[in-house]
Amino acid sequence: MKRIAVTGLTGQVVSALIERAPKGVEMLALGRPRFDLASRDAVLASLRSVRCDAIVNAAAYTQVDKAESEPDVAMRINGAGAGFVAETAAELGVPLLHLSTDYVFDGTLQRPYREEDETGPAGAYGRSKLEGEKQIAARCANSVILRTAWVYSPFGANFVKTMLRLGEDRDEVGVVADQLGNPTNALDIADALLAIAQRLVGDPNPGLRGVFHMTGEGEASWADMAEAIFAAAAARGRKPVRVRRIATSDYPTPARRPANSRLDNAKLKAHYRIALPPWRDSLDSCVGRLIEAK
Ligand SMILES: NC(=O)C1=CN([C@@H]2O[C@H](COP(=O)(O)OP(=O)(O)OC[C@H]3O[C@@H](n4cnc5c(N)ncnc54)[C@H](OP(=O)(O)O)[C@@H]3O)[C@@H](O)[C@H]2O)C=CC1
Ligand SMILES: Cc1cn([C@H]2C[C@H](O)[C@@H](COP(=O)(O)OP(=O)(O)O[C@H]3O[C@@H](C)C(=O)[C@@H](O)[C@H]3O)O2)c(=O)[nH]c1=O
Ligand SMILES: [Mg+2]
Repeated sequence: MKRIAVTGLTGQVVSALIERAPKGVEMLALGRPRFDLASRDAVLASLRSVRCDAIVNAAAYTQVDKAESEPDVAMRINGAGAGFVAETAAELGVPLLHLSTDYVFDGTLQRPYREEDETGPAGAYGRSKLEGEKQIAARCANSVILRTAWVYSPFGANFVKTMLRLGEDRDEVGVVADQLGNPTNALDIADALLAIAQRLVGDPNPGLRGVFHMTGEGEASWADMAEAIFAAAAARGRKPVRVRRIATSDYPTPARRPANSRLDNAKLKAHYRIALPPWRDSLDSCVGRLIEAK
């Protein structure tokens, strides 16, 4: 595997892939204005013009609340746009790795979600991502859809950076304690994507294709995650910040979010022998890096 084409320029997963690509693997990032998921012509033309061994579709409309007021834009990029990428991957005959989300589920199940569990997005972002999954499955058999969740990293915008910023001028931050999920470091996602791409290029086994859940090991509420962020920051000399554990109803947002976002990663382990590190370890190293960079 010599070259991977990845969609997006500054996103968390794109940036992590660029950082983690080993010597000898070129990571070619495609982004706006030239590559725009909103334009079928642009997607086809850019992807056709690069010679690559695999494609990672890491670009998406990811603003969960904003999507509620422009659902058609989200649908166009995450639904139709993903379909254009899949169509081109099939034409070029290269494997496609696509990222999806825990927000395709409604969150009412009382255990971690498995791949075959019924979907039922609670909001416009989740609906658009579910449409993307359908487009990918219909247009490119040589593909994997990796549902991940609660992604943070040293790059882009994410919950860890938000908490560290809020903690700079507050002693206490209120954070919802009744939404459960799996915090996932984009750098761990990148390592796994590289291994998965390598496997797909060399192994036609249909068992390696389809939908897989892929998140950091272990579960947390957003409040648990915030507490871990502030503990990691305090261990590096930042002033202590308390987390006030609040209910979802105390933190009104335009989008409804699943109460249970936990994903079961057993299928990925069984078929690929891949497991992401425990969330607390990866979170601690990310906080360390963000603080040391200052
Ligand atoms: N963030 C999260 O918590 C989670 C994310 N995911 C999924 O993982 C994937 C990666 O997410 P993440 O890295 O966090 O995303 P980011 O929000 O960090 O980055 C989004 C990327 O998409 C690009 N993009 C947006 N619109 C377009 C468009 N019309 N044409 C081309 N590129 C576009 C952005 O481009 P530009 O660089 O130009 O700004 C950016 O590079 C996405 O599919 C997302 O749905 C799944 C679960 C959780
Ligand atoms: C900033 C803040 C957020 N919250 C809550 C709101 C929300 O329920 C939760 C997380 O806030 P965020 O805005 O980071 O969450 P959100 O943007 O919904 O994160 C989601 O992004 C998309 C792209 C995904 O695919 C999901 O997996 C998930 O990571 O924390 C607080 O309780 N207090 C706060 O001060
Ligand atoms: Mg957000």
